Amino acid sequence: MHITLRRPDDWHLHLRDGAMLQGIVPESARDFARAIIMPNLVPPVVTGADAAAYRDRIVAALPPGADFTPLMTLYLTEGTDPDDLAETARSGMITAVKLYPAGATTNSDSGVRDIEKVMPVLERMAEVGLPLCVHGEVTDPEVDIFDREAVFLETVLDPLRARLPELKVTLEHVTTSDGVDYVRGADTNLACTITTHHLIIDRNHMLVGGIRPHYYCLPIVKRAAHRTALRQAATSGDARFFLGTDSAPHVDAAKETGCGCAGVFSASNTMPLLAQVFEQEGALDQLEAFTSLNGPAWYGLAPNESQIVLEKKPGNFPARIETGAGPVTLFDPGFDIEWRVRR
Ligand SMILES: NC(=O)N[C@@H](CC(=O)O)C(=O)O
Ligand SMILES: [Zn+2]
Ligand SMILES: [Zn+2]
Repeated sequence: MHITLRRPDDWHLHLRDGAMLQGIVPESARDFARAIIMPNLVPPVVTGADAAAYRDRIVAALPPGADFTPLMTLYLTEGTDPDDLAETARSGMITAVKLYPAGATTNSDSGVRDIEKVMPVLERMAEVGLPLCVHGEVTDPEVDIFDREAVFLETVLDPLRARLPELKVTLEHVTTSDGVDYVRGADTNLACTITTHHLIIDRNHMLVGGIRPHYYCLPIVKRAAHRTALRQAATSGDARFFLGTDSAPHVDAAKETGCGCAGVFSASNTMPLLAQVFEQEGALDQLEAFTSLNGPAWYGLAPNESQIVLEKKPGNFPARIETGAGPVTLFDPGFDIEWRVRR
């Protein structure tokens, strides 16, 4: 059995920088044609010049003959200037701007503490039609880590959208039924990405029988009922749901330690895993919409012309890949992978 799809895109990806970049870029370029590149480097990608330089480093790390276009983003800070941003958007250098609530996740210290301070920027973005990608979790220490997405929707995102309905918002890596319901309930200007791993694991996989640091990511994996809601959304064909792997490599030494980093590295095996998930859901016919059609439509881009073939044959992936920064463990779904991409 095999299925043919338009070549997929990844609408939320971390490629890192420096010694790691070279090892990581080919893992996405193999299957994906384009990806929205997250700007949470240290220091973050905040100006058009930063984005241009980072894009050049990514392109330089591509294997010969690779066909992969990085779609750049800027990291929104309380110091971002609306005019500079509008100018960068006009130049075509960026596809979106990323909002990290300060302290919410990996390398988010330069993020936004007070949304009021960035309202002029958001208003300008709404005017020029530049989408805002959002890490949707509150950082209030009083709020339980499993509730941070739901509380964000109610206390931050909903008020923001009520105030600025013209702003186009991508809710990134949605992990709860609350998030799915919120997106379904919006008439316009809201869509969301879903990761591969949140369709496969729940918090039991992370915590029962021993703590598995390679399943630790943010937003944290939730109870099984939320995973079910995510699977329904991803396989529904609803154009507001599409793939953003949030593939977020950290070297093993930074994961397997007393205080491990958040992030799951899934770029290499995402497409075979998604074929398996969609097959389990009886929805292989919806896979192309999720990976290759809904995302471009949302971002106003044409779908890719080229195709990939997924065949139902056991796939083989290494447990980890080597990078210049050290080994990085690949997402292990906990079952045998039954599909592979035809090369
Ligand atoms: N998802 C994660 O767990 N980590 C991401 C940051 C993010 O997307 O929140 C990272 O950069 O490592
Ligand atoms: Zn995030
Ligand atoms: Zn991310």
